[in-house]
Amino acid sequence: MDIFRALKSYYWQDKGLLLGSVLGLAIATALGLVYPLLLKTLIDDMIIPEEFSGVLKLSLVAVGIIVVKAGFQYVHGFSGGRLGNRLAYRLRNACYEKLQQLSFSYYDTAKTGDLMSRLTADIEGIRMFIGFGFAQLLNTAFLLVFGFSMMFYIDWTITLITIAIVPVLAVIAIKFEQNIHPVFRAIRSAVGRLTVRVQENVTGVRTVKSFAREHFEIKKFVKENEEYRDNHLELANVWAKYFPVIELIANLSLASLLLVGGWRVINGVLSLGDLVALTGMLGLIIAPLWTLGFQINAYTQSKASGERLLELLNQPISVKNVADSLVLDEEAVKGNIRYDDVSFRFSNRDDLPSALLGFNLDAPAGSVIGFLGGTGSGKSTAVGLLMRSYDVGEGSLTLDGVDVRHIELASLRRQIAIVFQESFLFSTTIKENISYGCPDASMEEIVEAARLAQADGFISELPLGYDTIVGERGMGLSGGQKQRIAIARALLSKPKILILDDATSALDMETEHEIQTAIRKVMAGRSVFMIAHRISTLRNSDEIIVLDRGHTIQRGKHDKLIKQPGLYRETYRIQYADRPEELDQPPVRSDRNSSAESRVTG
Ligand SMILES: Nc1ncnc2c1ncn2[C@@H]1O[C@H](COP(=O)(O)OP(=O)(O)OP(=O)(O)O)[C@@H](O)[C@H]1O
Repeated sequence: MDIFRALKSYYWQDKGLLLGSVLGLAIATALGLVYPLLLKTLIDDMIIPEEFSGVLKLSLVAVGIIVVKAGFQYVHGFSGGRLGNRLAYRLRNACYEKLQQLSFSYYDTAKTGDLMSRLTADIEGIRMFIGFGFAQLLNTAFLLVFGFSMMFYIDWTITLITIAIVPVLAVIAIKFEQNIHPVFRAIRSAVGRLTVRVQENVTGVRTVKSFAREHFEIKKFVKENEEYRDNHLELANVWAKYFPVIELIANLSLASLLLVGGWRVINGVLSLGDLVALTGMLGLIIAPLWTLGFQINAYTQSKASGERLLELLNQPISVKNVADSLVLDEEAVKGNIRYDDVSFRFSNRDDLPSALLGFNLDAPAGSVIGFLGGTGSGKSTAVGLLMRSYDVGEGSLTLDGVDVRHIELASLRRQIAIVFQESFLFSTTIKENISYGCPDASMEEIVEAARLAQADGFISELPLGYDTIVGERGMGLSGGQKQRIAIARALLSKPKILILDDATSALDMETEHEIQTAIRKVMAGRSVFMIAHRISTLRNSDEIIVLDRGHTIQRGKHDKLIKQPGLYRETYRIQYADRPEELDQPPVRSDRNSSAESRVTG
């Protein structure tokens, strides 16, 4: 019940509906118990003494009860339906909101398919139980109390004999619940894994096909599917074991009633009408007991779903606003960035050394900072810390002298635009993709941004131009086209700081050069952080930082670095093999003699 208590805030505001659902069903059930009493009256007071004058009145009472019962059943259905749907609506919104708040670190390990199944199947499980299952479970309890009280009133001896089944059934029901809960939990996780498998396969279909790994993928899927099937077989086993036992015990009590009741009628201790009424009532009590297994099922299933939802909802947020965090005044932000002895290690990778070590940088507003280094050398980590993808471990990182951890997240990120190497596009129009960060931008502004990003040309050639809907994640566009749309999106927001994380890698040199020129114009007086593997992209930077395994191994301007032995000069030598003139000047020894001289970036 702890799970449902923890979820209380999502349904308790509709306690009126919860009450309507529970009471509606309870009253309808109580009215159902009146039928056997009417039958008793018919037999004992009308048929046996041959007093037929009251039959019409009795039928009218029966009709009246049917109508009122139908009314209460409607109240149960209406309230339960509304309650369940409102709860599901709130839970879906809360989970989605939580997904927006969770930090980058959560998504480093989260699986999309698993999250999808939490937001769909798990919420559905809770909806059904809180809306209907809970009332039905309570109803079974009501039925036991009302039903046995009435039976007790008619003949307490018989009732005591038949009531003996209840504790036996309760013990079996509890055992059943204990056995079936882990199976349901396994089923929920198996559904999550299956969804992940399908989602990853569809997302990575090009890679799968290009490596002709369809059979391998099918094999992987079949394995997950087998697990899912086995979980269901296990479920069927548990069911098969318990269901007949529950039914047998329930029927034994009916048989004992017939035996003892029949004996008492023959001996004239009990009237025939009473026996019929008792049999009818026991039948009404036993019916939901037969479905007790289903009800417990719904309960355990939704408990497992609730656990999964709470796990998501209670997930700690690693990067969040501190109390009294500073909301930046956008007009006043200058864009001076300073890293002081910053070190950072990914918390989910304790096996790895720090991704960044003792990193220092003083970038006054308007500077263009270039980053070069082999894969995994810490370039993305260094720039990511600026927008608080993760919070710095040691040292400090300030924007205009304020530690970024003290700046309100949203207002910090509004100053920064980042373009990743993998440009993500939403499956909507190109126009909406470009204006994603500035939904109020005019069409002129959108076209201007696209022009600066050298994207206007190819967009205009598309039959629907800016209204072209791009496929999921930009399918249907080339890598370079996607990058240009992503650059346009970043430029449109006129950020104080622009981060290009290998964002022009898919462009030809000429297009890249034109974009660079445009960026310099647009970003005049604002800072640009540029990660690249091409010297041509970096050479005009105010400062170039060369990283190797988290350490800064070289720094300076192009003209200086080109003369030092080291990774930068080596990279230049390879990329400009046909133009060695700049290298002809005698090398200047750097104070950190690079061991990475022979290591070349990708
Ligand atoms: N989200 C993450 N979780 C755990 N470790 C990570 C994560 N991102 C990067 N790393 C690790 O941190 C180190 C630095 O990675 P980073 O992405 O900063 O390198 P990079 O220089 O940008 O590489 P590339 O040029 O390949 O993009 C690497 O060892 C990498 O494996």
